[in-house]
Amino acid sequence: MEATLLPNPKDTNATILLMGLRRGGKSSICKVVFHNMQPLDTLYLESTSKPTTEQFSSLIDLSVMELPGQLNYFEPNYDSERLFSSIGALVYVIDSQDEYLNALTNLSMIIEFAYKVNPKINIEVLIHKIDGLSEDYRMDAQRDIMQRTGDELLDLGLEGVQVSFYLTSIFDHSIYEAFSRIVQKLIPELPSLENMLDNLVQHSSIDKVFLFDVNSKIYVATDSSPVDIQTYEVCAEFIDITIDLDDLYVENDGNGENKPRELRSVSHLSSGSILYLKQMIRGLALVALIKNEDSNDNKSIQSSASQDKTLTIIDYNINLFKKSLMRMWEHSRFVPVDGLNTEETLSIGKGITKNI
Ligand SMILES: Nc1nc2c(ncn2[C@@H]2O[C@H](COP(=O)(O)OP(=O)(O)OP(=O)(O)O)[C@@H](O)[C@H]2O)c(=O)[nH]1
Repeated sequence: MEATLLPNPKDTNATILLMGLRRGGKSSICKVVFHNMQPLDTLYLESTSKPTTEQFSSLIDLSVMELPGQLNYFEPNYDSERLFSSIGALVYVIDSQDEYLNALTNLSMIIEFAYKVNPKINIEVLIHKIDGLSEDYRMDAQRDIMQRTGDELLDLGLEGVQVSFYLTSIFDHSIYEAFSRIVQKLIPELPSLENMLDNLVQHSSIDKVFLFDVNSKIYVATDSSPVDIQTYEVCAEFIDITIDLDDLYVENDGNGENKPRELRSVSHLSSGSILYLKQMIRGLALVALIKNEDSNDNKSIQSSASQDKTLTIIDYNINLFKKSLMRMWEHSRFVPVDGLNTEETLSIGKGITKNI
């Protein structure tokens, strides 16, 4: 029997494989993150019966491949070995509102197989649908899932495998935060990008800066200061506002044709801080929150003069950043990231790490 039923991930693409039991939320995640579907509309999604692939072109070309929970990939007619050997990340979705012991057994079996075929694979677990759980119960569920996964992997002799856990829901920004971290691990240029963003922050009175993929609102890089979810939300929403306003004021060259132009937007918040957006390359936008240096100063003329000066410096520095990004992109070629998974740890999303 020919074993070709699974899609073949393109060699040049970083592929994320989305797996999990039925009704866990895989299709909903894809629809919300990559197709801007409203979370409530996912209630009516039908169960997926065939593997599906989303192409997602950003700084790197990504494929997100969803494998329906109802199929058994370890039957001989699925060429799972070829599939697992070529993917960058395995994302396993666990429904935290449901009984999850079967999911954990399934997860361990998949990790065992995936790790054997591809020891460089990043293994990411989404403890999903946490919107229905109280704060305490979320923490308990996370602790329990991590503990049980760790125990199962130890039993299988896989103590060297690193697994990252994220608490997620499609009803808030946690799913974007998780996907951002997952995608970032697949970008070989990430350390250089972060360095460049740190440099920008240091020289431009910027509080926080994100390099966003405009369509999905995944951030492919940020500076090294911690991500505060409210800042992320404000910056992500600023992209939508900017695009909506830009659609209203599209320039017309007189022949009825729209001129392509570089998007730049600045918004002064009531706190005195400034939101700044500038279009970059390959569907990316840089969004920065600029701190208010004159917060105690009532002299608005002086304040606006100093803000103008700050913006001039920021414009200059961000143009330099964009040029560096273009150069980096011209010289880069996607190469799968070398395995990060050498420590005996379970690292939880948001930077907590637990030894097993
Ligand atoms: N409360 C809550 N419900 C969710 C969330 N994500 C998905 N759901 C719901 O979970 C149900 C199943 O979602 P699907 O996306 O179809 O699940 P799936 O994993 O693709 O299922 P299969 O196609 O059968 O493999 C839907 O009714 C979604 O609305 C979430 O974050 N919170």
